[in-house]
Amino acid sequence: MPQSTGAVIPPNPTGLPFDDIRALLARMPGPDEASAASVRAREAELIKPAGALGRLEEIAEWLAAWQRKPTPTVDRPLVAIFAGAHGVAARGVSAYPAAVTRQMLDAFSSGQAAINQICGAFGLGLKVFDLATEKPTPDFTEDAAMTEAECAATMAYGMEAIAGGVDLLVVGEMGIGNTTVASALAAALFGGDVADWVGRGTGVDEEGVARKVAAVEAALERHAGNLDDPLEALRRVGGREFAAIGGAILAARLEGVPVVIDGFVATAAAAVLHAYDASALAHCVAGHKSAEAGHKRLLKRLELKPLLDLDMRLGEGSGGALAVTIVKAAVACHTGMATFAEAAVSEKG
Ligand SMILES: O=C(O)c1ccc[n+]([C@@H]2O[C@H](COP(=O)([O-])O)[C@@H](O)[C@H]2O)c1
Ligand SMILES: Cc1cc2nc[nH]c2cc1C
Repeated sequence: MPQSTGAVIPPNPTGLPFDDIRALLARMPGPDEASAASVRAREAELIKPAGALGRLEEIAEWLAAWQRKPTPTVDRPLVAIFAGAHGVAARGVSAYPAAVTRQMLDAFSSGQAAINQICGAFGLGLKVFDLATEKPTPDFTEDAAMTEAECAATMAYGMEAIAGGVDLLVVGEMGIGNTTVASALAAALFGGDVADWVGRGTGVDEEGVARKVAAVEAALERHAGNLDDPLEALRRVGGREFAAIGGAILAARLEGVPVVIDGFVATAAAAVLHAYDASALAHCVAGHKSAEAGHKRLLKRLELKPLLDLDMRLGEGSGGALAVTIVKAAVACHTGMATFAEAAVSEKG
């Protein structure tokens, strides 16, 4: 274990802002069973062997259940990229300089990034949320990343992602150093060996991995005894994009918007809600399995089965955005296929 020089930071005395978040978490609706049943009934009539569309059938049913309507749609899909800056990036935990985060925000604005191409190719909306990237959060090995007020306010800002009639939300992120933050959160929430939650991120070498492990261990030590509450873990060893993603997923649940989660980082943010309430991610699907070590473990822990596995490790919502194509295909088949009766195709003998 690395040596920590300072004392354990005491709990935040300002109790109020998280109470508002907790109140929302306490009133998360369940799925609309009638809409799900309606999809199941129609699936049974469509011209295909029963169950032959596999997960596409499950997706159509899941979408209807959480959109709370019998005929699901993917007419207004949106990719939300939440960008944060992290004090821990100064510890040599990324293969790229911290300045890349703001440079990539410019690239997103001018349509130069991978996510712009994917959104353009498949007609997905894209919104980028700059979460005060000019002011990195404190290095979490030394201090809490956020105050309670800041963390709650950032969650509230993330809720904006579903404004304007979105019917499917992809949560993605950008933030140099944030795979270290994701590993710290995962280790705080689920325990286990720190090394099992740490991977190469943007491509660090063995020494980089060792620095990441050391940073996570130092953070866990610094905040020891104060990580049992998932929201406390989020504000101490998380970061702004993690808080905003949590808020976006929660708002989506409340407003009937299903969610596609992108890679390791976005999944670690989602894990905070899951640790708070194991049913909190029922309206979410994992878009893909990232090549980042730890993502597979995290997905398993959250009982999420990724739609794609393309060895991607980019972030910026890219794997989630690609998975929307599968969801769109599920809806197209469900709504556009003929029934056995309509097409005069013989049913099972
Ligand atoms: O989410 C993932 O699966 C993922 C895996 C590797 C890298 N990333 C992206 O790369 C950045 C973080 O990597 P790093 O090495 O700076 O911690 C951040 O901008 C993420 O979007 C994302
Ligand atoms: C160039 C670059 C682009 C990214 N997009 C998401 N994370 C990223 C990290 C880097 C380094």
